[in-house]
Amino acid sequence: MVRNIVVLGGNSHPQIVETICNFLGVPPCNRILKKFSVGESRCEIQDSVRGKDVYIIQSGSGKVNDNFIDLCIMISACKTGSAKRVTAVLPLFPYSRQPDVPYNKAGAPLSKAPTDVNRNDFTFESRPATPSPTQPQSQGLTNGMEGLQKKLGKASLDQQNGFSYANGITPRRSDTMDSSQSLTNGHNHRDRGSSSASQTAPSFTTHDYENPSILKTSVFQPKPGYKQWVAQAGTLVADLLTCAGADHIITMDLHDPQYQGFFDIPVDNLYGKGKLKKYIQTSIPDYRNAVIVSPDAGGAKRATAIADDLNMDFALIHKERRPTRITDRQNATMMLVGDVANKVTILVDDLADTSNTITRAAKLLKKEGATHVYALLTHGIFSGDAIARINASALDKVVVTNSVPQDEHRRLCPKLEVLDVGHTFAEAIRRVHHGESISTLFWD
Ligand SMILES: O=P(O)(O)OC[C@H]1O[C@H](OP(=O)(O)OP(=O)(O)O)[C@H](O)[C@@H]1O
Repeated sequence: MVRNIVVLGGNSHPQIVETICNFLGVPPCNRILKKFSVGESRCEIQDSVRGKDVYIIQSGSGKVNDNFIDLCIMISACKTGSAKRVTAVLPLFPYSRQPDVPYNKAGAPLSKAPTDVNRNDFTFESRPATPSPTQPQSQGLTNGMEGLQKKLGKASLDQQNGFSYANGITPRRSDTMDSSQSLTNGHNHRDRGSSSASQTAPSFTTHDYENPSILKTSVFQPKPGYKQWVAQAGTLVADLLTCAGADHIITMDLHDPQYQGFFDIPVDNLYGKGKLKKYIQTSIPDYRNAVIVSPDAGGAKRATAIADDLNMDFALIHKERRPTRITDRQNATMMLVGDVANKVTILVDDLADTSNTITRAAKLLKKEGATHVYALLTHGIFSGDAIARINASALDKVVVTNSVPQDEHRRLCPKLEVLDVGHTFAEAIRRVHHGESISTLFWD
């Protein structure tokens, strides 16, 4: 049992709080954390924190903004309750991945407007939207699946009504699937015999550049003479935590490790790669002949680190997030550098949010001859239709950590496997509390 320590859990991830408390041998701090009817947070710390080393666990998942404000209020409550030191433990750090281009209402990048002449020739790849307040995240998985089914259904109707694809290609008969089947049981069944409307959706139909109904609505209309300004919330979020009274931050696999520089307090950025490496070594047969693939240039350093450690081959996908003219190559905005023919491939990335990146990468890898595609990620956020998209994709297995709650995702996605990082955080807390080095946790 660790003495003089208080573990205070937010509402975002009760399971990881329990794991941490069990590991440290301390009960979770009693508190009330609710909402007044107006929507404001109500926080009461019911155990004394005077002179204690307090660790507040809150992940950047679910209702991210509510959870973040709750975290700030808990930090402040402990600080004003005379805690000796307050450490915010954020298994997934919110707002550390901010787009550098404006997004439209539906979540697609708005970096450039198409010309009037060929407006219908353009599309954007990040669809569907990352959920907004009216479009819940994890709690809204069923909604997400319904949403995807609606889109697939509409695509089929458009085709029946004679709407042709922007690239002039109509999906081949062999590329069709029964979307309702694949989305409800999680497998990509094909039914060539039936003539139902849902059949006309393309196989691995996960991307909107293949969906005419979405192409029609993805057009950005800028205000003349005005260049959009995108709020960069990173510094503000860092300042809010430190103003609330945080003395120390513990997190894992920040999207951009340089984000640590936004803080003037210590930030311990743990690595999830140890868990991912262990999974490769123990669960992927003949892994030495497999190829590690980074689905974009931003993640190349992360993926090569694993490939180098395990002495494996490496390939890179160049991902283009800017609007792109649709050509006859379906993967015109993704390009593979490296050889994956007849190989098992392992996509490595820090996170999947809409899952567009990994599902598109998987489709490209299978097209280039890969026999199996695994995706190994630290943070499985899976907002909106992400789970339905994975179920309908060419991915064979998706492995994530439980830096955000995964029970509901696992129930809906038979391809999903979850690795525990609760013990890693608990060990980091134990070491920070005793003033020991935590560098071994960075490299295991
Ligand atoms: O599941 P999705 O919604 O597709 O998002 C996941 C992708 O987004 C992030 O990269 P980003 O596109 O921000 O590019 P970067 O790595 O260059 O920063 C992340 O590293 C993934 O590659």
